[in-house]
Parts: sequence; C-alpha cells; structure tokens
Amino acid sequence: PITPTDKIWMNGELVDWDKAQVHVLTHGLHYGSGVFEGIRAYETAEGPAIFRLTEHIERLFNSAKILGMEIPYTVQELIDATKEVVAVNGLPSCYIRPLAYLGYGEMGLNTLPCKVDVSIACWPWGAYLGDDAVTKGVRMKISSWTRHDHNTMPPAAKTTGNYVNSSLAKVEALKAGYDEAIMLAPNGLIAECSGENIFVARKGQLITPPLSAGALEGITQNTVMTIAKDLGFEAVVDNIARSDLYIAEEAFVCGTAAEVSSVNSVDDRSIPCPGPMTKAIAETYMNTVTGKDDRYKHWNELAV
Ligand SMILES: Cc1[nH+]cc(COP(=O)(O)O)c(CN[C@@H](CCC(=O)O)C(=O)O)c1O
Repeated sequence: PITPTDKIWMNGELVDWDKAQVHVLTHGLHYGSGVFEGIRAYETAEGPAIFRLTEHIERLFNSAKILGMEIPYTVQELIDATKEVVAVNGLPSCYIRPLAYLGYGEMGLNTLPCKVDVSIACWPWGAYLGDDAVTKGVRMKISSWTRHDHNTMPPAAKTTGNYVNSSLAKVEALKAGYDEAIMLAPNGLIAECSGENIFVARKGQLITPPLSAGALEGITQNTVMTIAKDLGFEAVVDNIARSDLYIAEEAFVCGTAAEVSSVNSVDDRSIPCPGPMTKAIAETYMNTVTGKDDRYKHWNELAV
C-alpha cells in the first residue's frame, strides 16, 4: 500500500494528497492515454537529490511526442515542479511519479480535442524487488506474454497503456512462484522485464538487449553502461536469447524502482549470484545515486 505524502503538483498547483482527484470520465482512465516517469530522489550529504531528473523529464516529453500528445509545460517547468514537490513534502528520499494524461471533457478515440493534464506525486518506495535483491537475487521466469511489437504499441514510449502487458507478465510470474518476468520480443529474442532492463554476462562480457528488441531506453541501463566501463568491464548492446540466460555467468536487472538487482535463476536454471560484476556495479550504483561518487555528481540534481 502506498504511504500518502502532503502535496501533489497538479497543473501548476500544489494540492493536498486527498484532494488530488480526477473525474471518473477522465480520458486516460478509460483508454490508457497517458505517459509517465519513474524517478527516485535519494538522501545525499547535500540534501535530497533527484537522480538524473533532467533525462527523465526529457524522456517524458519524448514519450508524449511519440503519442502525439502536447504537454502544456516546458521541460524546465516540469524539472522545477518536480524539485518543488520533493522539497515541499520534506522526504529525505522518495519515488517520484510525473504523469501527463488526457483529461476530462472528451470521450472516444479521437484524441485530438483532448486536453493534457499533468500531475507529479512522490511517496516513499523501498526496494522494488526486496531488500536482499542484490545478495540473494531474484527468481525469473520467461513470460508467456510477449513484449509489444513496435507497430502495435511503442515500447520506447513510457505510456500507461503499455503496462497492462507488463502487469500480465508480472502476475503470471508471481502466481507461478517467481519474482519477476523476462519478456521476449515478437522475434523470440529477449526484450526486457516487466519493469526493468536486463544484463547478462557471457564469456566475461556484459550484454543488454537493444531498443529494437522492444525495450524501454532505460536511464538506469545507461548509468550501468557508464559505471561498467569505468569499472573496466566490457559492456555491449546486443541481442540475447533465452539460452544465453540459462548458461549466463551472472545476470542482473536494472531500473529506477528496481535499482540493480541480481538474478539467481531463469526458468529454474540457477545462475551464480551475486556475480562479481553485478556486486561491483550494484555497489557503485548505490554510491552514485546517493552522491558519494564524485565521478557522477552531475547526475545528483538537488531538490532544494
Ligand atoms: C518496461 C520497463 N523497462 C525498463 C525500465 C527501466 O527504466 P529506467 O527506470 O529509466 O532505468 C522500466 C522502469 N520501470 C519504472 C516503473 C516501475 C513501476 O512498477 O511502476 C520504474 O522503475 O520506476 C520499465 O517500466
């Protein structure tokens, strides 16, 4: 269950949590017509800092553009609004959810006349895949649900409508006794997980699937690529098949909510966990998001 905070930013106003409501005929509620971001603020020596906020807000605008939605604010306005929401709620660390959605007033599939509303909320959200997701790792299952074909739904857009596919995969995995679902692209190669990107180590090289596989262009994936190279690991973008996972030397998943979580098995094929590269990357990642690694301080955007 979600822990309420004081204020939510809605179309430029700071609204009390329990008054931040929409009409039941809000277009986005019926048709999945919205785009969103998942961002984390972390406690740092200089105060709460939002990790790679600028890139997240830029991606929100790209997601909207892919859907043909016009967000009625500038990137800078939403960057400032996000900092304001984190500051006004006074949390040392939190999860932040900007959402741009087609609002109340029009129904039907012609979205051209619809107005775009924007909200930004934050709340405390702990380890997405469990506190020991690095040491113990997570049990993964290849899903029977396929990730979107590029011409069915745009996987590169973080659109609310895409997440029915993710939830179907997540729930199927949980009901089968696993922790998370790995999803295949329509061509049968690995795409990503229900809410994370995935890395696998084969012959000492870290590999993560390309966007063409139908993965979201993960900001954590990008951070991990940088950290891996700075740690002297070889990390490449290339297609992987399910058998690569089965015989992997190590594997991990990454995302804003999931951070870096190691994988201990895929379809009951156990994988050494946590692998040495996974451990080093996970440790460096947590130092990076909490402002302890000077190489990456430009990514810690102070909320005050
Ligand atoms: C499908 C998907 N793929 C990859 C990622 C990783 O992207 P990034 O956060 O930029 O590294 C996420 C983030 N998933 C968000 C939503 C989770 C949720 O349950 O809601 C998140 O991690 O915030 C995805 O939803």
